[in-house]
Amino acid sequence: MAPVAGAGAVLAGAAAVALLSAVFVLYELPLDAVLQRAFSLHKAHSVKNMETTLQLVRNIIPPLTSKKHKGQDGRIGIVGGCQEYTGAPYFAAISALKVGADLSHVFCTQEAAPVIKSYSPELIVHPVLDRPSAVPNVEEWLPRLHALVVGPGLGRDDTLLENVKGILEASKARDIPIVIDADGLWLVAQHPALIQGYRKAVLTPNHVEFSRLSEAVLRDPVDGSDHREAVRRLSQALGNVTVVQKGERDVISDGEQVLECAQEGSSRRCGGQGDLLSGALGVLVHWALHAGPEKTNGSSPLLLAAMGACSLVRQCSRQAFQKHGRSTTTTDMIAEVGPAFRILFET
Ligand SMILES: NC(=O)C1=CN([C@@H]2O[C@H](COP(=O)(O)OP(=O)(O)OC[C@H]3O[C@@H](n4cnc5c(N)ncnc54)[C@H](O)[C@@H]3O)[C@@H](O)[C@H]2O)[C@@H](O)CC1
Ligand SMILES: Nc1ncnc2c1ncn2[C@@H]1O[C@H](COP(=O)(O)OP(=O)(O)OP(=O)(O)O)[C@@H](O)[C@H]1O
Ligand SMILES: [Mg+2]
Repeated sequence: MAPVAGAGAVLAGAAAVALLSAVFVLYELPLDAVLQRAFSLHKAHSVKNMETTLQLVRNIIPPLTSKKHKGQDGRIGIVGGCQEYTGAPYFAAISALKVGADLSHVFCTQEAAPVIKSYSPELIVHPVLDRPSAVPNVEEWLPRLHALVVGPGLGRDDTLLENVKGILEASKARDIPIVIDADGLWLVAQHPALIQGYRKAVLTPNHVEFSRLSEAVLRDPVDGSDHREAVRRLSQALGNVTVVQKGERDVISDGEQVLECAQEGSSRRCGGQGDLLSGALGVLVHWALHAGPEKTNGSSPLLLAAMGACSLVRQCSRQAFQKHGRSTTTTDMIAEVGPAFRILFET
């Protein structure tokens, strides 16, 4: 992941163009479009770095073999789903399965549970989040989960948020990796200590969530134009929790390194794409941590996982948009997870 230096840059640029050509040929884009994309050396650098990182992401993907039992490739829990929002936890949970997890659990309110169950027979749904016993009920399952995604469709009801505080504490005590998104980020903005210094956490704020977190956590205002520095500073202030700022380019930092994901996506901004990202990331975080340092080559497993998940979501968006144009919705993107995964990580 180290940046390419000095004279090597020209070669790196050429390699990046070649690589892009290979990728774009799959989509029958003209070469001049490819060249335009990769012409500036800076861009070529990012492409080269992205490709180096994606190569490491490929290393962490567990092989499919006949020797494994159900659950080994990931048991992921989603904490979210309330009266208003049932789509978000569904998108996150089904995305985790489509990326390659074996089991996907949703911990939601009693009212939301039958709705989420009815979307898919593939999800295991626990109607516990608004019970007084929510924390012990979820805690019971924690030993069987590899990663938790907290926040999609959670809402901002005080009782629910109080329960989620307890679930976060219990998960940290068990050293479980946690992806925090959406209303989970709202909770973290109110109580940053909940996540402060927990190195197995990844936060995935959109534009508004990022500003909210920055205002809550940083004393000095951030320079809005310098995304890289803003993300690095937020991560550092939170004790090197990994932060993924979603946007035109996704900016990822662990407070030390900063990566950018510029994989081509689409201009369609329908709701739910962030939920797809959080579910996919839950699986990749588990895979990356499980793979061990020999596979990650000394790179931060969480940075690799984030880069993999961001690239995947953007590729899904691009493929879905090619088929459906303006009518593209998150469901169309989820249908592209398999093909997009193959193109990015299995070719
Ligand atoms: N089908 C569903 O059930 C969905 C539910 N969702 C849930 O809805 C709840 C609220 O999520 P929100 O994301 O709306 O959060 P907020 O309630 O904090 O609202 C953020 C607002 O910022 C706006 N915004 C987003 N990106 C922006 C940008 N780059 N510049 C300016 N404005 C921008 C959005 O339109 C939104 O109105 C969460 O629980 C979330 O998980 C969403 O995930 C979308 C899909
Ligand atoms: N301007 C953009 N151009 C290309 N891709 C983008 C752009 N903005 C966001 N994305 C991509 O869309 C995905 C979701 O980001 P977005 O900011 O929409 O999240 P969100 O607001 O949390 O979504 P959700 O509706 O699920 O809550 C990310 O993977 C990101 O890479
Ligand atoms: Mg969101």
